[in-house]
Amino acid sequence: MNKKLKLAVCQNKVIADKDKNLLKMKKMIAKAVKQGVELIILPEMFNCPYDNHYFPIYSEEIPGGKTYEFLSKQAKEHNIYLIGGSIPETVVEDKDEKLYNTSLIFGPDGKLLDKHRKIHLFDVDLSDGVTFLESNTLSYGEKVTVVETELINIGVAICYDLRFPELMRLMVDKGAEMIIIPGAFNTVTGPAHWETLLKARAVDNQVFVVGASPARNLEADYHAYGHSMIIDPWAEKLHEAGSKEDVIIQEIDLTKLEKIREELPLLKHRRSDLYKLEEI
Ligand SMILES: NC(=O)CC(=O)C(=O)O
Repeated sequence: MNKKLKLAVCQNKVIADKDKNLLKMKKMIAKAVKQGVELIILPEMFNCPYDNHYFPIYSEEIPGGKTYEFLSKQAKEHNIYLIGGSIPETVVEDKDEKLYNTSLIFGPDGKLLDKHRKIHLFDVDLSDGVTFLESNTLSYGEKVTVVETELINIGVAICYDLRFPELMRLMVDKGAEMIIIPGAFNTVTGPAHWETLLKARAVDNQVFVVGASPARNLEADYHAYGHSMIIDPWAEKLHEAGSKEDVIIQEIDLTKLEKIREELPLLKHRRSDLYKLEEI
Protein backbone atom coordinates (compact mmCIF):
# COMPACT_ATOMS: atom_id res chain seq x y z
CA MET A 1 0.00 0.00 0.00
CA ASN A 2 1.33 3.49 -0.87
CA LYS A 3 1.61 5.48 2.35
CA LYS A 4 0.23 8.82 1.17
CA LEU A 5 -2.68 9.45 -1.13
CA LYS A 6 -3.84 12.77 -2.53
CA LEU A 7 -7.50 12.89 -3.46
CA ALA A 8 -10.08 15.44 -4.52
CA VAL A 9 -13.83 15.85 -4.34
CA CYS A 10 -15.41 18.00 -7.06
CA GLN A 11 -18.59 19.53 -5.63
CA ASN A 12 -20.39 20.89 -8.70
CA LYS A 13 -23.66 22.80 -8.89
CA VAL A 14 -25.90 20.58 -11.00
CA ILE A 15 -28.18 22.32 -13.50
CA ALA A 16 -30.75 21.05 -16.02
CA ASP A 17 -28.22 20.86 -18.86
CA LYS A 18 -26.15 17.69 -19.11
CA ASP A 19 -23.53 19.12 -21.47
CA LYS A 20 -22.90 22.14 -19.27
CA ASN A 21 -22.61 19.88 -16.20
CA LEU A 22 -20.01 17.78 -18.01
CA LEU A 23 -18.10 20.85 -19.17
CA LYS A 24 -18.02 22.25 -15.65
CA MET A 25 -16.85 18.89 -14.31
CA LYS A 26 -14.10 18.76 -16.91
CA LYS A 27 -12.76 22.08 -15.58
CA MET A 28 -13.03 20.98 -11.96
CA ILE A 29 -11.18 17.72 -12.68
CA ALA A 30 -8.43 19.64 -14.51
CA LYS A 31 -8.06 21.93 -11.49
CA ALA A 32 -7.67 18.96 -9.15
CA VAL A 33 -5.23 17.19 -11.46
CA LYS A 34 -2.96 20.26 -11.45
CA GLN A 35 -2.54 19.67 -7.71
CA GLY A 36 -1.27 16.13 -8.34
CA VAL A 37 -4.24 14.11 -7.13
CA GLU A 38 -4.46 10.38 -7.90
CA LEU A 39 -8.11 9.84 -7.02
CA ILE A 40 -11.07 12.08 -7.85
CA ILE A 41 -14.58 11.65 -6.52
CA LEU A 42 -17.72 13.19 -8.00
CA PRO A 43 -21.16 13.69 -6.39
CA GLU A 44 -24.38 11.70 -6.66
CA MET A 45 -26.25 12.64 -9.88
CA PHE A 46 -23.48 15.04 -10.85
CA ASN A 47 -24.82 15.40 -14.40
CA CYS A 48 -28.59 15.33 -13.75
CA PRO A 49 -30.84 17.29 -11.35
CA TYR A 50 -31.77 15.09 -8.37
CA ASP A 51 -35.41 14.83 -9.39
CA ASN A 52 -37.59 11.92 -10.53
CA HIS A 53 -38.74 14.00 -13.48
CA TYR A 54 -35.18 14.23 -14.87
CA PHE A 55 -33.87 10.71 -14.17
CA PRO A 56 -35.47 9.04 -17.25
CA ILE A 57 -34.59 11.99 -19.49
CA TYR A 58 -30.89 12.06 -18.51
CA SER A 59 -30.48 8.31 -18.25
CA GLU A 60 -27.82 6.48 -20.28
CA GLU A 61 -27.02 2.89 -21.13
CA ILE A 62 -23.72 1.59 -19.81
CA PRO A 63 -21.29 1.21 -21.47
CA GLY A 64 -21.45 3.68 -24.29
CA GLY A 65 -23.42 6.69 -23.07
CA LYS A 66 -22.08 10.23 -23.21
CA THR A 67 -21.22 10.40 -19.51
CA TYR A 68 -19.61 6.96 -19.53
CA GLU A 69 -17.35 8.06 -22.40
CA PHE A 70 -16.62 11.36 -20.68
CA LEU A 71 -15.57 9.69 -17.40
CA SER A 72 -13.47 7.05 -19.12
CA LYS A 73 -11.66 9.71 -21.16
CA GLN A 74 -11.03 11.92 -18.12
CA ALA A 75 -9.59 9.01 -16.13
CA LYS A 76 -7.28 7.98 -18.97
CA GLU A 77 -6.20 11.44 -20.05
CA HIS A 78 -5.23 12.39 -16.49
CA ASN A 79 -4.04 8.94 -15.39
CA ILE A 80 -6.28 8.96 -12.29
CA TYR A 81 -8.77 6.75 -10.51
CA LEU A 82 -12.17 8.35 -10.98
CA ILE A 83 -15.27 7.58 -8.94
CA GLY A 84 -17.93 8.99 -11.23
CA GLY A 85 -20.42 10.04 -8.52
CA SER A 86 -23.60 8.61 -9.91
CA ILE A 87 -25.79 8.94 -12.98
CA PRO A 88 -29.17 7.54 -13.98
CA GLU A 89 -28.53 4.26 -15.85
CA THR A 90 -30.95 2.61 -18.28
CA VAL A 91 -31.03 -1.18 -18.49
CA VAL A 92 -33.20 -2.87 -21.08
CA GLU A 93 -33.94 -6.57 -20.57
CA ASP A 94 -36.54 -8.43 -22.61
CA LYS A 95 -38.17 -5.13 -23.63
CA ASP A 96 -38.47 -4.28 -19.95
CA GLU A 97 -36.72 -0.99 -19.14
CA LYS A 98 -35.32 -0.26 -15.69
CA LEU A 99 -33.45 2.74 -14.31
CA TYR A 100 -30.77 2.64 -11.64
CA ASN A 101 -28.82 5.26 -9.70
CA THR A 102 -25.36 4.05 -10.65
CA SER A 103 -21.80 4.94 -9.74
CA LEU A 104 -19.09 4.17 -12.31
CA ILE A 105 -15.57 3.46 -11.10
CA PHE A 106 -12.74 3.96 -13.60
CA GLY A 107 -9.05 3.11 -13.42
CA PRO A 108 -6.17 5.27 -14.76
CA ASP A 109 -6.26 3.36 -18.07
CA GLY A 110 -9.85 4.55 -18.63
CA LYS A 111 -11.31 1.06 -18.10
CA LEU A 112 -14.43 0.55 -16.00
CA LEU A 113 -13.35 -1.34 -12.88
CA ASP A 114 -16.82 -1.79 -11.40
CA LYS A 115 -20.16 -0.08 -10.89
CA HIS A 116 -22.41 0.31 -7.87
CA ARG A 117 -26.17 0.61 -8.19
CA LYS A 118 -27.82 2.33 -5.22
CA ILE A 119 -29.15 -0.45 -3.04
CA HIS A 120 -31.47 1.47 -0.69
CA LEU A 121 -33.87 3.85 -2.37
CA PHE A 122 -34.76 7.16 -0.73
CA ASP A 123 -38.51 6.92 -0.17
CA VAL A 124 -39.34 9.42 2.57
CA ASP A 125 -42.00 11.91 3.56
CA LEU A 126 -40.58 14.31 6.16
CA SER A 127 -42.82 16.75 7.99
CA ASP A 128 -40.21 19.49 7.39
CA GLY A 129 -41.11 19.48 3.69
CA VAL A 130 -38.81 16.95 2.04
CA THR A 131 -40.75 14.29 0.17
CA PHE A 132 -38.97 11.98 -2.23
CA LEU A 133 -39.96 8.66 -3.76
CA GLU A 134 -36.97 7.36 -5.67
CA SER A 135 -38.73 4.05 -6.24
CA ASN A 136 -41.19 5.90 -8.51
CA THR A 137 -38.52 5.83 -11.21
CA LEU A 138 -35.55 3.81 -9.95
CA SER A 139 -34.94 0.12 -9.29
CA TYR A 140 -32.93 -1.35 -6.42
CA GLY A 141 -29.28 -2.31 -6.85
CA GLU A 142 -28.41 -5.81 -5.69
CA LYS A 143 -24.65 -5.84 -5.11
CA VAL A 144 -22.15 -4.84 -2.44
CA THR A 145 -19.31 -3.01 -4.18
CA VAL A 146 -15.65 -3.11 -3.18
CA VAL A 147 -12.87 -2.40 -5.68
CA GLU A 148 -9.21 -3.24 -5.18
CA THR A 149 -6.96 -0.51 -6.53
CA GLU A 150 -3.21 0.11 -6.43
CA LEU A 151 -3.90 3.01 -4.08
CA ILE A 152 -6.34 1.58 -1.56
CA ASN A 153 -9.32 -0.80 -1.48
CA ILE A 154 -12.44 1.24 -2.08
CA GLY A 155 -16.04 0.49 -1.09
CA VAL A 156 -18.67 2.51 -2.93
CA ALA A 157 -22.24 3.14 -1.80
CA ILE A 158 -24.66 5.91 -2.71
CA CYS A 159 -26.32 8.46 -0.41
CA TYR A 160 -29.17 6.71 1.46
CA ASP A 161 -27.00 3.54 1.50
CA LEU A 162 -24.91 5.39 4.11
CA ARG A 163 -27.70 4.98 6.65
CA PHE A 164 -27.33 1.19 6.67
CA PRO A 165 -24.38 0.21 8.89
CA GLU A 166 -24.67 -3.46 7.92
CA LEU A 167 -23.83 -2.60 4.33
CA MET A 168 -20.79 -0.57 5.39
CA ARG A 169 -19.54 -3.40 7.61
CA LEU A 170 -20.03 -5.89 4.78
CA MET A 171 -17.84 -3.69 2.58
CA VAL A 172 -15.19 -3.64 5.28
CA ASP A 173 -15.41 -7.42 5.64
CA LYS A 174 -14.77 -7.56 1.88
CA GLY A 175 -11.60 -5.49 2.34
CA ALA A 176 -12.69 -1.86 2.01
CA GLU A 177 -10.21 0.60 3.56
CA MET A 178 -11.96 3.68 2.24
CA ILE A 179 -15.72 4.07 1.85
CA ILE A 180 -16.84 6.54 -0.77
CA ILE A 181 -20.34 7.95 -0.66
CA PRO A 182 -21.54 10.12 -3.52
CA GLY A 183 -24.57 11.60 -1.74
CA ALA A 184 -27.15 14.34 -2.18
CA PHE A 185 -28.48 14.82 1.33
CA ASN A 186 -30.75 17.87 1.54
CA THR A 187 -31.10 20.99 3.67
CA VAL A 188 -33.21 19.10 6.24
CA THR A 189 -31.36 15.78 6.64
CA GLY A 190 -27.94 17.22 5.75
CA PRO A 191 -27.41 19.47 8.80
CA ALA A 192 -29.01 16.83 11.03
CA HIS A 193 -27.22 13.67 9.91
CA TRP A 194 -24.62 13.92 7.10
CA GLU A 195 -21.50 14.58 9.19
CA THR A 196 -22.65 12.34 12.04
CA LEU A 197 -23.24 9.41 9.69
CA LEU A 198 -19.95 9.84 7.81
CA LYS A 199 -18.04 10.00 11.10
CA ALA A 200 -19.97 7.09 12.59
CA ARG A 201 -19.18 4.85 9.62
CA ALA A 202 -15.50 5.87 9.86
CA VAL A 203 -15.20 5.15 13.57
CA ASP A 204 -17.33 1.97 13.45
CA ASN A 205 -15.22 0.46 10.75
CA GLN A 206 -11.84 2.20 11.14
CA VAL A 207 -11.83 3.35 7.52
CA PHE A 208 -11.45 6.59 5.62
CA VAL A 209 -14.85 7.91 4.55
CA VAL A 210 -15.43 10.42 1.76
CA GLY A 211 -18.84 12.03 1.18
CA ALA A 212 -19.24 13.78 -2.19
CA SER A 213 -22.27 16.05 -2.51
CA PRO A 214 -23.46 18.34 -5.27
CA ALA A 215 -23.31 22.06 -4.42
CA ARG A 216 -26.58 23.68 -3.40
CA ASN A 217 -28.70 25.03 -6.23
CA LEU A 218 -31.59 27.07 -4.87
CA GLU A 219 -33.15 27.23 -8.34
CA ALA A 220 -33.64 23.46 -8.33
CA ASP A 221 -36.62 21.77 -6.63
CA TYR A 222 -34.34 19.66 -4.42
CA HIS A 223 -31.75 21.59 -2.41
CA ALA A 224 -28.63 19.50 -1.89
CA TYR A 225 -26.79 20.12 1.37
CA GLY A 226 -23.26 20.31 -0.07
CA HIS A 227 -20.56 19.95 2.62
CA SER A 228 -18.56 17.24 0.90
CA MET A 229 -16.28 15.81 3.54
CA ILE A 230 -13.18 13.70 4.05
CA ILE A 231 -13.02 11.78 7.35
CA ASP A 232 -10.15 9.66 8.66
CA PRO A 233 -10.43 6.30 10.50
CA TRP A 234 -10.30 8.11 13.88
CA ALA A 235 -13.43 10.03 12.78
CA GLU A 236 -11.44 13.22 12.44
CA LYS A 237 -12.71 15.58 9.77
CA LEU A 238 -9.79 16.37 7.44
CA HIS A 239 -11.62 18.61 4.99
CA GLU A 240 -15.10 20.01 4.41
CA ALA A 241 -16.61 22.06 1.58
CA GLY A 242 -19.31 24.66 2.16
CA SER A 243 -22.61 24.65 0.28
CA LYS A 244 -21.18 26.25 -2.89
CA GLU A 245 -19.17 24.84 -5.76
CA ASP A 246 -15.69 23.80 -4.70
CA VAL A 247 -12.87 21.37 -5.36
CA ILE A 248 -11.53 20.06 -2.08
CA ILE A 249 -8.12 18.44 -2.08
CA GLN A 250 -6.58 16.44 0.72
CA GLU A 251 -3.50 14.32 1.20
CA ILE A 252 -4.21 11.43 3.53
CA ASP A 253 -1.79 9.28 5.48
CA LEU A 254 -2.76 5.67 4.91
CA THR A 255 -0.62 4.41 7.79
CA LYS A 256 -3.24 5.91 10.11
CA LEU A 257 -5.61 3.09 9.24
CA GLU A 258 -3.11 0.34 10.12
CA LYS A 259 -2.06 2.18 13.29
CA ILE A 260 -5.61 2.64 14.57
CA ARG A 261 -6.57 -0.94 13.74
CA GLU A 262 -3.47 -2.18 15.57
CA GLU A 263 -3.91 -0.03 18.66
CA LEU A 264 -7.67 -0.44 19.00
CA PRO A 265 -8.42 -3.75 17.25
CA LEU A 266 -12.21 -3.63 17.45
CA LEU A 267 -12.73 -5.51 14.19
CA LYS A 268 -10.83 -8.44 15.71
CA HIS A 269 -12.77 -8.17 18.97
CA ARG A 270 -16.09 -9.05 17.39
CA ARG A 271 -17.89 -11.96 19.03
CA SER A 272 -18.56 -14.07 15.95
CA ASP A 273 -19.58 -16.87 18.34
CA LEU A 274 -22.55 -14.70 19.37
CA TYR A 275 -23.53 -12.85 16.18
CA LYS A 276 -22.55 -12.56 12.53
CA LEU A 277 -23.25 -10.60 9.38
CA GLU A 278 -23.55 -12.38 6.06
CA GLU A 279 -23.79 -11.35 2.44
CA ILE A 280 -26.60 -13.32 0.84
N1 LIG B 1 -30.99 11.46 -1.02
C1 LIG B 1 -30.73 10.33 -0.40
O1 LIG B 1 -30.60 9.29 -1.00
C2 LIG B 1 -30.58 10.25 1.07
C3 LIG B 1 -30.80 11.41 1.92
O2 LIG B 1 -30.95 12.56 1.48
C4 LIG B 1 -30.85 11.14 3.35
O3 LIG B 1 -30.72 9.98 3.75
O4 LIG B 1 -31.07 12.07 4.13
